[in-house]
Amino acid sequence: MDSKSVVELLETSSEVHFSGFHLDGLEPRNSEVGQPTTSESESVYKQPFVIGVAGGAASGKTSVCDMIIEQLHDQRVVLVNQDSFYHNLTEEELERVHEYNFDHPDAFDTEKLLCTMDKLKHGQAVDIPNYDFKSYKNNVLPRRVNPSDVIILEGILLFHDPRVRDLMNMKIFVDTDADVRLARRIRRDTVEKGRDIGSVLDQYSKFVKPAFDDFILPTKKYADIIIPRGGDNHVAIDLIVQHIRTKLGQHDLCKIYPNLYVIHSTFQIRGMHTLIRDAKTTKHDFVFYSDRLIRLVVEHGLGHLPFTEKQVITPTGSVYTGVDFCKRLCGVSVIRSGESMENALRACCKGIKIGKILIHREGDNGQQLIYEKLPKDISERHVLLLDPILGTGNSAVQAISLLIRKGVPESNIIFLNLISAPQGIHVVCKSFPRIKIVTSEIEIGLNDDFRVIPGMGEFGDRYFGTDDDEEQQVVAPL
Ligand SMILES: Nc1nc2c(ncn2[C@@H]2O[C@H](COP(=O)(O)OP(=O)(O)OP(=O)(O)O)[C@@H](O)[C@H]2O)c(=O)[nH]1
Ligand SMILES: O=P(O)(O)OC[C@H]1O[C@H](OP(=O)(O)OP(=O)(O)O)[C@H](O)[C@@H]1O
Ligand SMILES: O=c1cc[nH]c(=O)[nH]1
Repeated sequence: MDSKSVVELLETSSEVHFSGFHLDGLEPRNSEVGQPTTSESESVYKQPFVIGVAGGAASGKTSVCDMIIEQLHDQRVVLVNQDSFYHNLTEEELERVHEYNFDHPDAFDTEKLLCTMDKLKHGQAVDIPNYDFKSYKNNVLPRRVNPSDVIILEGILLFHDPRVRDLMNMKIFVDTDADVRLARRIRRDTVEKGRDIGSVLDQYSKFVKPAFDDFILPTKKYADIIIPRGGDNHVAIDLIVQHIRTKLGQHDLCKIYPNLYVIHSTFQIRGMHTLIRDAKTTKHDFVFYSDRLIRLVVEHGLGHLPFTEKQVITPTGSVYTGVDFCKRLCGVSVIRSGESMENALRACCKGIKIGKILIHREGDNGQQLIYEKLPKDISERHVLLLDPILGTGNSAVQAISLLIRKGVPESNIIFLNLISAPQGIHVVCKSFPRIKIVTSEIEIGLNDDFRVIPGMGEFGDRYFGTDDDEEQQVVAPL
């Protein structure tokens, strides 16, 4: 499958709008993806990843946001400040502005913030008020903000209202010592805003410090991540950006395709992936860790089979209400790499029938099916299709088409694999929207040779020991 045909498949889609979706080397059809029309965007716009950054005034929230934005330069990121949602001051309040508490939750128009966020989350462009700190009014021209992949919400009291907290996929609290915050505030307000130090200290002791203690600090417990020293903490920022990137990759595709399942990642799983991706890993270790990961994928896949309720009597004489495994199953492996998954399936499902499909690759663009051996009654079974790599999606489409020709209902097929390239996912999910895909990691894309990147090289060669490198390793010492 070349890149053009992937684009064609996407473009002919009437169900899913790929606005802003970044395919490797493929531009979205509409170059003005930032401004979809309201009607098309409302129902199908992919949900942005929302990051909340809270913390005391002058704690360094702005630097944290700037650094995240800088590192996510290849994503569409928009920053929304809680400051933009300060209430306009009335004439009466203006007259006694020094008594106005800008650090109290009531100083903000939270309803307006919620409404703005709701629109952005549904793919609509919004006008964000520009609050003027001199006139204490949002009477300056508003800022037009287009829907984005990532929205960063920044402000002192963002974690105060549970409805605002609920908007966030990730909550960061910038935790900077009070003396550092005060020093920064004095410098900023005297140098940048021309205030005298007396009034800055007055405002600090009267409003800023009490509000921090009463309203801001108590929201620290809602944070997923607490960053000490704010923008100076480069390690924390790097880790956060790494996490956001992982989330963005998976979150997008899984939201578009509800039948795509990525097994829950843990450091254990990441560790195994690190080993099998490493070009220096020996064949023995490659097989060992691939087998462990395959077993996890198989177990997860079995969890998607239908079940019937079943009651049993336990040795204590009590009733346990559980479920009965789905009975009519079979595995189908795509030769040869798919055969590496057969043992895991046999270990989980005693005596399971396993069929085979061989797809011969002719050049890089065409593939030809040359062999199949499948159970005769396959159309009455749930099929676990086994192939560790989903690249362009060519092999998978051929294998699935064959199963469907044999009478297997699309919804009875679960495709199990170790790694999937986004291109292959698009092709398979668009061609067969009812099949389920279970994978352990989604990749960045494909290279010019249609190999998965970062990938793990030629899986079959590494697993079965037929790669040149292994031969050289054996031959060299002789
Ligand atoms: N004096 C005065 N202070 C205001 C006004 N509006 C907001 N503030 C102050 O602005 C602060 C909120 O902004 P900060 O969180 O410090 O702004 P920031 O620049 O994003 O902070 P960091 O990036 O963390 O340094 C509150 O402590 C308010 O007291 C105003 O009209 N007058
Ligand atoms: O999505 P695609 O672009 O079609 O690529 C995926 C196919 O490539 C691999 O097999 P390969 O042709 O390397 O053969 P092998 O299993 O015999 O090593 C893999 O096992 C898939 O069958
Ligand atoms: O990257 C790839 C693509 C197809 N098959 C593999 O084994 N690896």
